[in-house]
Amino acid sequence: MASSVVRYGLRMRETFSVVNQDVAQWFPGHMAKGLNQMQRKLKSVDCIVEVHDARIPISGRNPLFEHTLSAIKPHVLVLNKMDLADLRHRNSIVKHHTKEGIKHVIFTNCKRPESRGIKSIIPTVAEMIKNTERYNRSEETVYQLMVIGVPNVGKSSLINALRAKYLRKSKATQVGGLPGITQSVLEKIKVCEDPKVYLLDTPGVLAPKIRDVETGLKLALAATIKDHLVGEENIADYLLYRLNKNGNHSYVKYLNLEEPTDNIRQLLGLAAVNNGWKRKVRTQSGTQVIPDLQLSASKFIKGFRMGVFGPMILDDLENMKD
Ligand SMILES: Nc1nc2c(ncn2[C@@H]2O[C@H](COP(=O)(O)OP(=O)(O)OP(=O)(O)O)[C@@H](O)[C@H]2O)c(=O)[nH]1
Repeated sequence: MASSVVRYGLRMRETFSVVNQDVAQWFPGHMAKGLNQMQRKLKSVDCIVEVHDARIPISGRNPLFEHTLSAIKPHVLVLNKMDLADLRHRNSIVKHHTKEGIKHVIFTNCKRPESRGIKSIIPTVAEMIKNTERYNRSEETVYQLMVIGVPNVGKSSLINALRAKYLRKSKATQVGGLPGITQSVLEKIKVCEDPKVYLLDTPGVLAPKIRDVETGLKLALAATIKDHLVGEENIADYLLYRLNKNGNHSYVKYLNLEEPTDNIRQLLGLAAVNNGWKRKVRTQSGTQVIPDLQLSASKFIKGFRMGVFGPMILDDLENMKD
């Protein structure tokens, strides 16, 4: 593979040898309760809006949703954070989901309520509901949608963006950079007057069985699993692998390095030394100042989450290019 050999003459990893981790521990138990609560509310819901991080457009989806929620009701898949995703793969991603039976895929950037994706959600949903028989609620003129997704993909931000667009209202629901911010279950929020549309916000729910360690690392990198559960060095190593695989060495400048590397320990150590990131440790003879590798790892990961290394997709779509 051409991108595996960089111009510095370094050979980069072509596959990621995964850390020996028990992924079962990455699933916080309270999430099962959230899923049950959502299922109980399904009767009063006309359409499911499944929000998903556009940077993990395939593997980031919670497989449980497919069987328990989305299969039962009309369903829209919203791929959010499109501003951070490499959209050259857009058509292939849509094609993939269409094959899986998802007819409506909408890309959004919730930071821009006036953008095309946000504008198209309510008309798409209204049209779908009109064409569906509403068994339990045929007299209702009010549409009720349930917003579901794994943690931190932007469910609350989507609700706020819709409220800003249709009701000119400021924030109704709390937004946070850490997974698991939405704790109050199924809050009903009006987002549109004509047609009258209410959304049920739900807490993010991960699959209890994460498919494999690599899928877990992608979810962690996209901030859907808490960093400490996976380990910041593991997440940083996976990021380094992905960047090198794409021939993207923009991290060299960002971390103040001299050249690319494929060794995470070396990267974290050099970044800490070159940027003066230090911490004190106690030793038998007093305290000692050492390079802070954990701070290096979190700065590196934060860079990815802010989009510093450019738009990216973490799923392997090489064979799916448009
Ligand atoms: N760049 C970018 N950031 C976004 C977008 N939408 C949301 N975010 C950010 O993503 C983070 C999580 O957003 P939330 O709306 O709290 O996500 P959530 O899915 O409700 O989170 P939980 O409550 O943990 O399930 C916040 O820091 C948002 O500012 C987007 O379209 N683009």
